[in-house]
Amino acid sequence: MENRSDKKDTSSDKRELHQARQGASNLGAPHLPEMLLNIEDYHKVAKTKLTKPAYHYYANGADDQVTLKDNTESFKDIRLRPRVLVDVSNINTKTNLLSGRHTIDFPIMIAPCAMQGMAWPHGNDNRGAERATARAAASMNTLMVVSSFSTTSMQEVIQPVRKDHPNAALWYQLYVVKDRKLTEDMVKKAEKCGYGAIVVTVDASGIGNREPEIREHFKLPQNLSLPNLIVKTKDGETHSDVFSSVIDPSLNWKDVDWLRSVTHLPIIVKGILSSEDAVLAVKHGCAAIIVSNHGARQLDMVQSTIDALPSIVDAVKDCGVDIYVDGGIRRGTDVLKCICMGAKAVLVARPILWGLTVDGEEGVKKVLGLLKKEFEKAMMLCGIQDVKDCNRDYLLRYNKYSKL
Ligand SMILES: Cc1cc2nc3c(=O)[nH]c(=O)nc-3n(C[C@H](O)[C@H](O)[C@H](O)COP(=O)(O)O)c2cc1C
Ligand SMILES: CCCCC(=O)C(=O)O
Repeated sequence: MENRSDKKDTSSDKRELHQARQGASNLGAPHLPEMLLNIEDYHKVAKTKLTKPAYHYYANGADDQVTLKDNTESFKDIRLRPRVLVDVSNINTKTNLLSGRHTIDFPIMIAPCAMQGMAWPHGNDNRGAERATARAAASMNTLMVVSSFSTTSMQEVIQPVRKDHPNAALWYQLYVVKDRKLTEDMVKKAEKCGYGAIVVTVDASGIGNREPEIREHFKLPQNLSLPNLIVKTKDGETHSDVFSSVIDPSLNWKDVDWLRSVTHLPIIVKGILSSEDAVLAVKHGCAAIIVSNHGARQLDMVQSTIDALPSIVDAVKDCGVDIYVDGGIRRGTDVLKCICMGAKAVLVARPILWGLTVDGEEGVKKVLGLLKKEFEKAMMLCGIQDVKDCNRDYLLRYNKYSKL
């Protein structure tokens, strides 16, 4: 990592900013924020601290990145319709997941993010990154989904975190690999070491065409590995090569049935964009679905997730499954729009990576705290006392002046 010190940095925002400013001026990057007040401020600072290839891997989307832009922009087409003179002296954001299996303090969870070791290459032999994220999630009383492509093994993430936070909620994200024995082993291991659900990603039969990272010759640094997959990248091998060699493009609904037969854990499908597939997920016994376009990193030109959400909610809302959504959520008002639209909770990925890059566990905590506070304020100013009361009456489709 060119722009980093190897020592763990426990400094305050002020010192972080000072260092980032120095880095920024070396990189010729102007205008860093005076204070880190929102997610975009964290993004700006993180950009100055990451190597260029790592930044491009984290930040970009597929092809022309049309959907990447849409994911954030589509939130602006929906406006809020507040109610007044409601007692909002006590706001309740506590949220039950999977029929009471977990309760989180606020409906914002951490999406699975591969290769976090590049954002926080500190501690325990480069195995500190995903642990820092998991500790931050646990201390904020929310949930983290750990990626199959994590740079710390699934056991090494959960075990130390559970020592300090016995009830820490973690789910394991599964890429079904060609070697089904390895897939089954991963699932069983996740169950044994205490993960609460298997999140199977279904929008990655191949890896999306992410040109910025190709131009930057992005590959996982040699000091990091992907221990869940028992893979160490060989010289010259990119993550895209690894992905293509291990991931199984034959994955289909029968495999979801097979997965259910090898574990007692709830199965959640991640990457649903149509009501038809949401209905199939219910038919195949999934406990929840995640409306997601993989942060616009897979197929460009698909719908933004906030636009895909309403028809999916309408199709399966009475089927007893939780509906979660991710993609482009950067403000508390974005979270409120998702919950009012019918999602039980949202997940965020890049904001977490920016927080992790800026200040490790503390940075992730601050990012989660920021989104939580913004969400509570949005609820308060919208006249909503309890997350359970969120509904589409609080939303307007901008420019069309119609209720959703
Ligand atoms: C750097 C990066 C790595 C990701 N790795 C995974 C992964 O390993 N598994 C997965 O299912 N999704 C992965 N995703 C997708 C996220 O889980 C999530 O769907 C999406 O990024 C949410 O959008 P946001 O980044 O705008 O919040 C990754 C996203 C990013 C940005
Ligand atoms: C190497 C691809 C797996 C991680 C992933 O899902 C992503 O980068 O979006």
